[in-house]
Amino acid sequence: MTDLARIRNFSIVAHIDHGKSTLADRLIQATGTVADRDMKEQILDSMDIERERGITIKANTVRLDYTARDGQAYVLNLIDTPGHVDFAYEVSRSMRAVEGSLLVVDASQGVEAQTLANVYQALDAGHEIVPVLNKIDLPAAEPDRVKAQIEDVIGLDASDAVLISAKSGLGIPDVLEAIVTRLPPPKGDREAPLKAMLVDSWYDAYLGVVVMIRVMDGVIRKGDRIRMMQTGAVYAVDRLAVLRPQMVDWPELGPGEIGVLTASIKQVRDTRVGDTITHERRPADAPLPGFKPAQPVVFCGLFPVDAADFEDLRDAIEKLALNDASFTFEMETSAALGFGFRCGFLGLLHLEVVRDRLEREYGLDLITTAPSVVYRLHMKDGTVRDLHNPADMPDPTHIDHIEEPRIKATIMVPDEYLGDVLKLCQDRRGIQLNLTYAGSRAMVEYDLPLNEVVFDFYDRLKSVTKGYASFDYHITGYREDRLVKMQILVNGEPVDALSMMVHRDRAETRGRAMVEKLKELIPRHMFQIPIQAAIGGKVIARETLSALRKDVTAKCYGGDATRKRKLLEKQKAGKKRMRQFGKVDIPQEAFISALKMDG
Ligand SMILES: Nc1nc2c(ncn2[C@@H]2O[C@H](COP(=O)(O)OP(=O)(O)OP(=O)(O)O)[C@@H](O)[C@H]2O)c(=O)[nH]1
Repeated sequence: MTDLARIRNFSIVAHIDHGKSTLADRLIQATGTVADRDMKEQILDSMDIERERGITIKANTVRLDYTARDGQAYVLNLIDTPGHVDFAYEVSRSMRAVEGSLLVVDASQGVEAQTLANVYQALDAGHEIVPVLNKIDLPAAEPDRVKAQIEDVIGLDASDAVLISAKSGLGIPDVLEAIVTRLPPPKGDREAPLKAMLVDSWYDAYLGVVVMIRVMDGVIRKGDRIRMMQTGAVYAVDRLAVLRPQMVDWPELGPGEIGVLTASIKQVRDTRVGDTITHERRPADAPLPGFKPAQPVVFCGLFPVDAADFEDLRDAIEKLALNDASFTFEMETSAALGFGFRCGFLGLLHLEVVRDRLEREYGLDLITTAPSVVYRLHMKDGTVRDLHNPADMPDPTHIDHIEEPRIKATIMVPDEYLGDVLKLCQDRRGIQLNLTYAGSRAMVEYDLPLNEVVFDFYDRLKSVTKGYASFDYHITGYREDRLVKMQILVNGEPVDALSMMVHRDRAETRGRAMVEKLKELIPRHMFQIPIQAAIGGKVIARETLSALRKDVTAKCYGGDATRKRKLLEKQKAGKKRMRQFGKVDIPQEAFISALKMDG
């Protein structure tokens, strides 16, 4: 049994790359939670993809034992949270499970857009916040300037900020002390009926569904029969454990404690994040205030390059979904691509991560169709429909008007790049809402259509600002605009997977850019191929790909048979990643590349 006054639960909030994972590593090490010989970098980022991309996707947790300078032993529960905009929802739910946050700011960079977004979430959750200035080992570190910035921009007292270098370990003991002395202990009643929050759940190949909980009131033990208050499902707790960061069996978890349980739950979908867990016998009268479920905002089709792989794709998607309840899918058929799935994601990064995992972990070759946001169609008969896929667009004569989702974007950028950022936002149909300065950094807020952002806005922003801009957004609502469906015809055949919704005034420019791109991406065939963009029946742009006989063995004169065979095999492998549309082979990259808008 752990005394409430000796528990501290906290998360670390930071802009991406400001050193959150490195700090977590140091805290784990300094408290001796993981033996030095077992320590590896970014120990909490367990998924391969997380390691490779250096981003934290799933929230992770670790329980640390710490003997403070007052001689008392404390239990510190750290919940690591993702830093990227797409995963803001994961940040918000793990915030509700803890009482305080370390706000990590890179002392050489200062406050960034996600610093702001994340710290506001922490403040919303009622957290006590300890500012930590990291990377003070860097010559470019300016702790005083960054302290002033935290006070100006966030309105948080930073005079007692802890100065550290997570890399060298400097200041880590002060962080541990600050957690104990400056963050509040949790509250809760051990005698009350059990109330535990379902913070997260994931699928483990050996253990099945693992559920992470934060106990608010009461005590949970192995063998207890528990009820999920929202779904009503009843389970017996098979195993109760804490994370260090691997699972260590634990006899009981009382108020303020964080741990995991397994209970023969079949699918992650059976566990609803935000649900309240109570005892079947002596239930709590009311659940904890629930969270809103994550809503997918970006949709795209995923099709196997080789139609014979459809069942493998279904299998892989179902397995992946076991572990990621925020990703949705349903079967889709396309005239050109055959059977596949229409999938919903929290954002573009989420889409890329899922697609990468399908390709890498399950060895599938996939075609990803143009990502689309959800449009709202107001029909002439007064009904309203959601359009997830431009291919499903009904006859426009039945539509009264179309609304699209809008976002409020916050961008922070050194002022020398401000002009380029404003131009980019303007080009994407943005409306400037606000422009302020914090030192030599500008903070600009824009109202933008989400569909102009989902594709490559972030890439463009990074490139026009040489990586110095930071960006965050949230959806504000729907607004009417003049939107039309643009189709692409290759050799006279419409390619559904390339159709997209565009603003009427931009259709010509987009259509022109698309057909020019496609002309470069589609290899020449033995006949001429017209590539057209059209709205309704009207062609608005056209290119023609001239005919060519492509003989890869032509350059192998002489009788080197092995070389000839190698080339033919190479060509065959190249073919695998193409898809036939009528008589035309379209390479897989075309579906993504054609949609990227340059400048
Ligand atoms: N010089 C210096 N570099 C640091 C320090 N702390 C972290 N870094 C480096 O900064 C980079 C980002 O650190 P991470 O800990 O991965 O950052 P993060 O905030 O966890 O990033 P995400 O998990 O992607 O959100 C890494 O290359 C670290 O080695 C520090 O104190 N000094």
